[in-house]
Amino acid sequence: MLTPLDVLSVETWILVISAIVLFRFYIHKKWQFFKSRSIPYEPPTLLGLGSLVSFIKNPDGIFTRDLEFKKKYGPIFGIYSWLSPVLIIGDSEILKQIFIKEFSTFPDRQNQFLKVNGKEMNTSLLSTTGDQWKRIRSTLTPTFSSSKLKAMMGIIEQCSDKTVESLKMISDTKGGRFDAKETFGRLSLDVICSAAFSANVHSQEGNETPKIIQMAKKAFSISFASPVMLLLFMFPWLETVLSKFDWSVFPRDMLTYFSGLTESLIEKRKSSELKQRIDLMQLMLNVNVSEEDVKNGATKGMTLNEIIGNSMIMILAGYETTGNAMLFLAYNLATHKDVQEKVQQEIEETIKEYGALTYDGINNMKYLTMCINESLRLYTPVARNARIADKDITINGLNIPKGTLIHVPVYGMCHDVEYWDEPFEFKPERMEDMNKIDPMLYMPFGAGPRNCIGMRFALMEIKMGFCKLLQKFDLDVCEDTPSAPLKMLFRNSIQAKDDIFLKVVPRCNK
Ligand code: HEM
Repeated sequence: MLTPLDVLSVETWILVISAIVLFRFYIHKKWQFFKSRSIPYEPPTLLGLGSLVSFIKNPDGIFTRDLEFKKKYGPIFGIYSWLSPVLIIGDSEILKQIFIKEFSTFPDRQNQFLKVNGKEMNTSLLSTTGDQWKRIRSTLTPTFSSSKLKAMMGIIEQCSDKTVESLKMISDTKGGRFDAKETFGRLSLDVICSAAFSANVHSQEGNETPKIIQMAKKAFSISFASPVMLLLFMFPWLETVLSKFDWSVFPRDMLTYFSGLTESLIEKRKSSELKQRIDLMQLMLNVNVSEEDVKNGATKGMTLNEIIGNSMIMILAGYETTGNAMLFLAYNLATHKDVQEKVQQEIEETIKEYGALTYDGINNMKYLTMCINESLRLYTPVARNARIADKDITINGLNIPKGTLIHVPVYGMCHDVEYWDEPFEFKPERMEDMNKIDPMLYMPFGAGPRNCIGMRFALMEIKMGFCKLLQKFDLDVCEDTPSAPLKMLFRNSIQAKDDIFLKVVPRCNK
């Protein structure tokens, strides 16, 4: 019979056992982070690789897990992503410090997955940190000022008119039943491309799904459940290695398509009369600086690669989140007819008061705003937000060392019965007085200086879209519309699991 000593020598066995003991000791030490700070935590296990495996295996579990954890551990607790601690904070006072007062200590969202988005998108606002982020953010911020948004109103109105036209055709020929995910996705892409880049991408034309929509969908279908993702979560340094080969979590054909599209938009712009347009693309081109200028410390302006990367992120961020927000609002209104009627009444009163759908009129629509806010709470487009500590800090007695990753359970906080009565019900009335809503417990667009740069653009687009739609149609459910609450998927945004078909009924038929 074979004995252990026949396989390896005594010295080798001593070495192997010592290595295992040392490794176990190292892990044990790493997993003392929360215990040593008396912070409750989900006990990590070796084969669960901390708490990572359950997340990778079932990302959709995030919707229930954050609520269960809060019940078990309270608003501040920890989990381990393999050896790295992730501090989950749902405490309003501490979040206020992190997002606003101590922003200089928490300027970035995370330190992982920043360099594996393809060489162009690695330079986008979502991925950049430090001085590069500051320079790009301050360059892009003026694009979303009130005067610029006002100037974009007409374009957004035209795109919304196209949606109404295509719904009218569906109503005339197909009984009004339409795929709401597809319709609002096409609208949001048309709006962002037309308003920000003066580009007609034909996303609302034809029955076939246009290539641009197919490609945009690819960007949001990436799954966390892959071996490479697991390795990246476990060994963050791998990112630097993979980025050397320009490896990306996004499909290569999607990156090539969008970088080609933005490059061609830039080329067209350089040689055409569109130079007069004051849109996002022109603002970026007006402040185009060289790599050399950046190396020499330029504090404003963007390089050509940054212009391409940020154009891509605006198109993608504008498409998915806003399209989904409109889809869920349409669903909520179709399933709450009394609320829908009140919105329609408000639209009529606004048009009477302002003479048309003006920027000020739309912004002053209180009830529609309440419905949007409530819909964003119920189907929170970004389920978790994050910040990372840039230096050691203690907030309200909570010691947070440099490098600690903080996660904010945005979806969990929006569905916590401690803060919301019947949290899974659609009740716009609870959003009547936003001064009574804690902005840290309800942050669909994030908070502080690094919040969503496109927030006001998105809200204007949703309002205009629904004003146009509800002027002409009632929204209704069809036989196969799923019942509430909708089942959700957690990818790199939240998405409805099932197709959502709704029905438009022309209002003149009433
Ligand atoms: C309903 C629609 C939208 C929702 C719910 C949403 C939500 C968010 C959230 C939660 C963040 C993170 C903020 C933080 O860390 O505090 C974010 C960031 C961002 N969003 Fe949006 N967003 C929407 C629409 C848009 C649109 C239309 C655009 C582009 C025109 C856009 C562009 C961005 C960009 C570039 C960032 C990164 C900002 C930075 O790091 O400086 N978003 N968004």
